[in-house]
Amino acid sequence: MKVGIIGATGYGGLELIRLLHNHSKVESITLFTSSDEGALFSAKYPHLKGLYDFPLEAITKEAIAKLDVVFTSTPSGVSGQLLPDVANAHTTFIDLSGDLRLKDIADYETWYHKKPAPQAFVDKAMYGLAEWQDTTGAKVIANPGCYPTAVLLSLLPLLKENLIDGSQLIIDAKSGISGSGNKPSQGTHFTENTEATSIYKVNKHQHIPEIEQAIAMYAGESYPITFSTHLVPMIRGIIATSYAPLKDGVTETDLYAAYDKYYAQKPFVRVLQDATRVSTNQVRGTNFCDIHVNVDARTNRVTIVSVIDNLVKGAAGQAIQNMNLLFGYDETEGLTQVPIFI
Ligand SMILES: NC(=O)C1=CN([C@@H]2O[C@H](COP(=O)(O)OP(=O)(O)OC[C@H]3O[C@@H](n4cnc5c(N)ncnc54)[C@H](OP(=O)(O)O)[C@@H]3O)[C@@H](O)[C@H]2O)C=CC1
Ligand SMILES: CC(=O)N[C@@H](CCC(=O)OP(=O)(O)O)C(=O)O
Repeated sequence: MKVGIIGATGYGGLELIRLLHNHSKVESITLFTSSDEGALFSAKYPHLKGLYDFPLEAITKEAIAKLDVVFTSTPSGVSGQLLPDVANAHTTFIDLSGDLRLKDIADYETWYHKKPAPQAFVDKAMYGLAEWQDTTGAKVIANPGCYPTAVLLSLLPLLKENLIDGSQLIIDAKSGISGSGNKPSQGTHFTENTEATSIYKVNKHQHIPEIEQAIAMYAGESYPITFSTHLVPMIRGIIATSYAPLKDGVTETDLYAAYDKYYAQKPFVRVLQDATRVSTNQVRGTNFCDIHVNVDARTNRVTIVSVIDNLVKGAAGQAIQNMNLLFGYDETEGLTQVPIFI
């Protein structure tokens, strides 16, 4: 398999390289750039010296047509404009950005404030929440956002089995700073984050419509959600904690049975009954999503928590999992890393 990465110099791109490097089906990786054609990749990133001592390539239709799979790991507003121009009958595209996830391009414009991809191209893209979507036959996959991955994997079994009242959902999520990419900004500055935790994009986060759309798609329910995001002083990891009222007569055992029903055969979802071990360092560097639930009998509400590594299960890892599923490889190929616990 010949693969290419557009946005190879970014955090998602670097993570794709780290994981694809040990993928037994990958024969070559072409690294594309929009800004530094000809630069030696290992000179830009010396941790790759001796491993990727070759130059970055310009993004051309011809170069892309020679590849079996191209991952686009580019800022929002890029792949939605680029891919319709370079698409061909042979290459499969897996887009890590949000450009192709929202089915209605008017929603994309509202939440991303960017020019949307043509509706006809968005129509071709299949949302790739790997544990929930059969992507057979897809030529374009919209890889889910990092927060939606953590949130949806923990909520969907409970919503689908009608065990919780989703219309009252409140979701509180926190992310490491690598989630905002490699371009430094005031909001991600070391001095302003190292001893601080902050809320951002309050009630305006672009993942709100993505989560609502996926709940409608997979659980058949439509309502607005309350979803808040926070930056915490760590590099990788997302923890998402959700609260919802339990439906009448539902017990904690029923909740765990629902996870068992949907995830017993899924290699990357781990359901933990012991909350003392639900932490981002349990999954760091891996494609795992760990989930825990607890019923509060006093309030009749359930607390649902999940953790992922934003760069792996929330981006590059799930993208490779999608490639594996699409091409009929073992789902875990290239994704069997042990967590970097400390
Ligand atoms: N970081 C994360 O945890 C996650 C990120 N995502 C999404 O994945 C995408 C990539 O994220 P991330 O890697 O963090 O972002 P970065 O900002 O770290 O990297 C993006 C890369 O895209 C390339 N790029 C920029 N403009 C263009 C352009 N016009 N055409 C082609 N390439 C371009 C740049 O490389 P060059 O200048 O060499 O072309 C850059 O290195 C984003 O849409 C992000 O929202 C999704 C889930 C999680
Ligand atoms: C910590 C942090 O800033 N995270 C980013 C996640 C980016 C992302 O995954 O967004 P799209 O793929 O939908 O563009 C954010 O909250 O916007």
